[in-house]
Amino acid sequence: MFLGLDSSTQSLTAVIIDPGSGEITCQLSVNFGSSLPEYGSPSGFIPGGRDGEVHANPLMWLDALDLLFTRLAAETDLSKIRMIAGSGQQHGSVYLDSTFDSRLAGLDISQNLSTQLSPSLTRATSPIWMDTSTGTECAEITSATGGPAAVCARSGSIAIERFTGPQIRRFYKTDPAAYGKTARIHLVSSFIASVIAGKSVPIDFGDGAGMNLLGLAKLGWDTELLAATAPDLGSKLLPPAPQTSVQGTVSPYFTKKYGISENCRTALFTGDNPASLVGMGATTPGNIVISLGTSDTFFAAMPGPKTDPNGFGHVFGNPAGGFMSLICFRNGSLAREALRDQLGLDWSAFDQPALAATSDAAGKNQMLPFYGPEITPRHDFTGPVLQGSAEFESAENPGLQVRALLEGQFLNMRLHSGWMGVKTERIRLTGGASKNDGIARLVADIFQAPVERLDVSNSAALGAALVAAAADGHDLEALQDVFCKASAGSTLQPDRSLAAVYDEALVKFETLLKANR
Ligand SMILES: Nc1ncnc2c1ncn2[C@@H]1O[C@H](COP(=O)(O)OP(=O)(O)O)[C@@H](O)[C@H]1O
Ligand SMILES: O=C(CO)[C@@H](O)[C@H](O)COP(=O)(O)O
Repeated sequence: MFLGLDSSTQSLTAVIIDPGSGEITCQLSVNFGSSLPEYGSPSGFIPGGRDGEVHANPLMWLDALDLLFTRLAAETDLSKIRMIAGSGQQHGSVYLDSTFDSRLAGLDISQNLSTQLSPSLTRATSPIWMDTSTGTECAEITSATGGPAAVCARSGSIAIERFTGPQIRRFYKTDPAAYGKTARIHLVSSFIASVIAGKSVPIDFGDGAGMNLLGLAKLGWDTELLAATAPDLGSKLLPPAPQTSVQGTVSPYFTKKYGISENCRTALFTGDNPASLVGMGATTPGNIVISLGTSDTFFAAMPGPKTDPNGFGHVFGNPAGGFMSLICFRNGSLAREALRDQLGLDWSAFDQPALAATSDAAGKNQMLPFYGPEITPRHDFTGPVLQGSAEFESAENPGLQVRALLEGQFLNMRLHSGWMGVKTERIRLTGGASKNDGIARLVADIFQAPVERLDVSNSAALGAALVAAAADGHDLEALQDVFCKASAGSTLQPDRSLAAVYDEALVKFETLLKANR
């Protein structure tokens, strides 16, 4: 059996697979907000950050790890696990002093992880992907390394606020003493992987490419980007490595406390989006994945590291080898939740019967669907912009607003993914909102492509479990054929009569966007 873990924005999830039977034998999730309310982070991050700061408490992730393994051990025989791999929300970073490794090596099973590892944190909280506080640092890194096009050509992305390099630079500038005490910087993925391995392990190419520090050509840390980011940064990062590289056996803390076998090994962890690419069976070019999690992301395998001329899209490592594109839309579920709560609705208002009731309004009303700052495209928070009928703008009919929000979100996605030049043959949907048939149908109609969903909603944790099996010698493509099949009857064909409607709506949406820049 193989265990995949995913430490995402809002939850920590485990998926266990048995390649022998082709079955997923266990799926469990710990929601940070509801299971660990003492951290005051109902959506997985600390609310009220200033100047665009969005941080989370890394001790919350450690408590979730203890809680998840306690629940797993009660539910399943963990001694059968041969390999563990995992993923984490991308870009988030954890700062540790020189005692981190010795603390990992000496963990005592009578105490929990957070108590034992908290003294090694040099930064109490971790900036995560929602943080937009580093505009100045992005500009500094960009000017020191030859401009946006140069940074993009080297690292696969222009300097981006949420990426880890600019976040590290801001930490160095605001608290140079704490930066000086930092001996190791981890991403969420490599932090959790290190705890599981009982020693610091490298960042993988998939997640490492989300830092503005990894040179894509050589798949190593780029010395110029390191120097432009913060002093002595190279010594604080282990050399990056492929996700399937095995790091030895699992820490005795987990074998003794939770009954994992002493022979169980662990592979590197990656970002949640690269792991989802695996879990969605989309590691070969031709498929598009849209993940509707806290954020919405659009990603696909790419034969080469093609970059977005407008700077919104990114290039990451594909865990199966080669590259993948990724475009992140910050408003995602957060905007859907905001409108739902504002109008006093529940998710049924976003589902098929409710959307069918407004089908005559398809493409007719426009909304810039930004209920918080947006990154694709960059849009400061001013509230959503509405343009359409009086009935729509006055919210007389809430259904019209729901339709316009969803249409706006997917038109925005279509507009900002054109640079990839990939014909959308098939879309695989994942993430919390993907189970919603109304949303899935709109995706099919707006992109004019068939939409499929898999039985498993935890695609990142499943992808991690598949990588664990591949690291143990199983063939990844054969595993994907078994575990990543679309659910029977789940494929939604686009309504071809709406092709022209949404082509026209796309033009109107772009015009509204330009007028509100
Ligand atoms: N039926 C539904 N319709 C629309 N959105 C939903 C539905 N159920 C859950 N969601 C959304 O899914 C989100 C969680 O998705 P998930 O992929 O678990 O998030 P993450 O990976 O970012 O932690 C919730 O914030 C919620 O808004
Ligand atoms: O910033 C990005 C990708 O660049 C986000 O997609 C994060 O990786 C968070 O993912 P979720 O927890 O929302 O799935």
